[in-house]
Amino acid sequence: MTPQDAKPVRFEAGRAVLAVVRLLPQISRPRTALFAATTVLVAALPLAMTIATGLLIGAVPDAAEAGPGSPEARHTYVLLGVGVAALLLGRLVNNVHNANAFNLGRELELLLQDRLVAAVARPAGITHLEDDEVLALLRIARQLGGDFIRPERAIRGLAAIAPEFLSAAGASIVLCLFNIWIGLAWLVAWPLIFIAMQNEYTRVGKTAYMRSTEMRESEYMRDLAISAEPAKEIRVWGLMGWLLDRYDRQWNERMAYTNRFQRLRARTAVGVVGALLALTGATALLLAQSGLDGAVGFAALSVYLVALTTMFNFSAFDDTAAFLALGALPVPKVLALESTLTVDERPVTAELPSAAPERTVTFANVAFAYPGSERPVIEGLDLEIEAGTSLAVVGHNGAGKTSLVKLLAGLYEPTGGKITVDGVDLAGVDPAVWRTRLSALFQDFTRYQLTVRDNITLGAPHLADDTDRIWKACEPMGIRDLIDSLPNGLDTVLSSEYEGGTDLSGGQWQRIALARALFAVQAGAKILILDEPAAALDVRAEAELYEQFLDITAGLTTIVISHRFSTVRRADRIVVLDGGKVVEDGSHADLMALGGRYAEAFTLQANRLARTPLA
Ligand SMILES: Nc1ncnc2c1ncn2[C@@H]1O[C@H](COP(=O)(O)OP(=O)(O)OP(=O)(O)O)[C@@H](O)[C@H]1O
Repeated sequence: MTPQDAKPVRFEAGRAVLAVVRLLPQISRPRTALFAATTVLVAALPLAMTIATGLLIGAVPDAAEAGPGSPEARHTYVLLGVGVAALLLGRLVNNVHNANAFNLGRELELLLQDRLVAAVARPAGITHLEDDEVLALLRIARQLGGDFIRPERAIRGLAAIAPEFLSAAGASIVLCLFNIWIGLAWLVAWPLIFIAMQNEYTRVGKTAYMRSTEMRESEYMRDLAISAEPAKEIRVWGLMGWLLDRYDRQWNERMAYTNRFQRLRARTAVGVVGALLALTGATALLLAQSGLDGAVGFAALSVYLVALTTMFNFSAFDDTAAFLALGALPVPKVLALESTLTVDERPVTAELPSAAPERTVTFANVAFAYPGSERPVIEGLDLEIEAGTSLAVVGHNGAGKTSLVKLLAGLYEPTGGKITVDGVDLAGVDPAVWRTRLSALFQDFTRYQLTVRDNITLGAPHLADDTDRIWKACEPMGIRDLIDSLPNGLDTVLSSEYEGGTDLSGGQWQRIALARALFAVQAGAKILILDEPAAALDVRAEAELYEQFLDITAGLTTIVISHRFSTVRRADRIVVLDGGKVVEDGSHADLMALGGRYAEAFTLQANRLARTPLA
């Protein structure tokens, strides 16, 4: 990123604060009204106290002369009463104002987080989750690292600054009574100074905000050091020192960069300080002269002087002002992301029959490149999968096997060609409907730190209470005894990070994940995708498991990716992928007879296995 990138867009600070203000009624209309009312009161009450005090000072000599009980004395009591009431009420209203602002701020963050999560969850695919801007916003949503770019702080900043601003405006009006030009100059100067400073803070905030990718990198290093999952490798390889060094280095580089752009720009500093000095000097000089001339009385002079000092209660330069700008910064971006991801939603134009697929799932001249990459990983792929049969996809690493099933699962959209189900183009089908027909287990399946029951029923969460069905999914996977032996059976948390929880072996985890896929099949899925379903099992166990799977899922369309030919050979049909294209296609017998890549790889693996007695 170049320093120019951090340059504020015109009115960016103002638009961000406005976006925050517009969201407030969505949180609560009554509390927004209260916020507005207390803003005015917090501004007005100190001003009322100031005026009453000034008038009181002016009235005391006359009252002393007139004596107790005189109208002049009564007048001073009234002024004293007004001053004290304004002081006490001011304190009370201030507390209500701050508490309300604090709660509104927290709810604003909740609202933004909800909207962000809903927006991010909306697209059917996962392309946007590899987008830098989306990840930057999600990082803010997670409130990692006690970030200072937090919308909640914008509300608190607004709560402090709005009354101060009104109070300064009131003081300017008071000064208008002394000298209209001086008063007007103050009335105009403060907003201009405030805007200039907000733009500076926004520029600084953007420097940090736009470095979110680097921040994620260093946070990743930190998380590696403190998470359980990579802990084994980090200890075995003695990586902790390296990790912390790298984290420190990245952190320092980031801070050095941020510090460079955090300084106030000279022209803003000179402009702001110059304007304030000139205006304060002129006001003080004129006041002093008018006092000495006798043009302004003692009481009025003290009111004007208090008004002048009130001007400097306004936070244009402190943390509060900075947090207003920084906190508001991501709000328009969250709102913009919401609309971007909504626009990206594709329209539903086709109805998928409830029994589909009954005939075929077809890839017709499908091409695909990952977002942000020009290189096609799938190109000119033609493949017709007969419904109700089992298909195995083989090929060397990077051949495009997983990409193919990700396209079928709708996680990405083809960049060319189309995928049809019983002749219906998937591009027009409601992704939610298509997902109900699918069950998938990916290579990098998730090990949820939840109960065994959750881990299995996440395949069809609406059936989570159906224990019989859970056991039906577990038995073919050979995990019933394992679950029975756990401290809380199905309700044992699968993580040693929780009391009473336990971790499992790689193979046991894989069996649990397979049970999850099977549970989804029982709930009505019609296509089962297994990407390296049992790589953590030994060859024989994987082959047996797949055999069982095929028995249980007979009549279902199954697609399995495996590097184990003992598994693959059991499928009705096998396709060999290379460079994102089908290069061989047929049954095990057909492909062996063909004597091509499949036959070569199969023979190689079979010979190796024959020499390995324990395999
Ligand atoms: N999220 C991604 N972004 C960019 N490129 C990717 C992404 N995932 C995979 N690729 C690239 O796509 C190509 C095909 O990957 P794919 O995972 O489909 O291969 P595969 O045949 O399943 O390999 P393996 O047998 O190793 O699992 C690879 O060159 C890989 O680098």
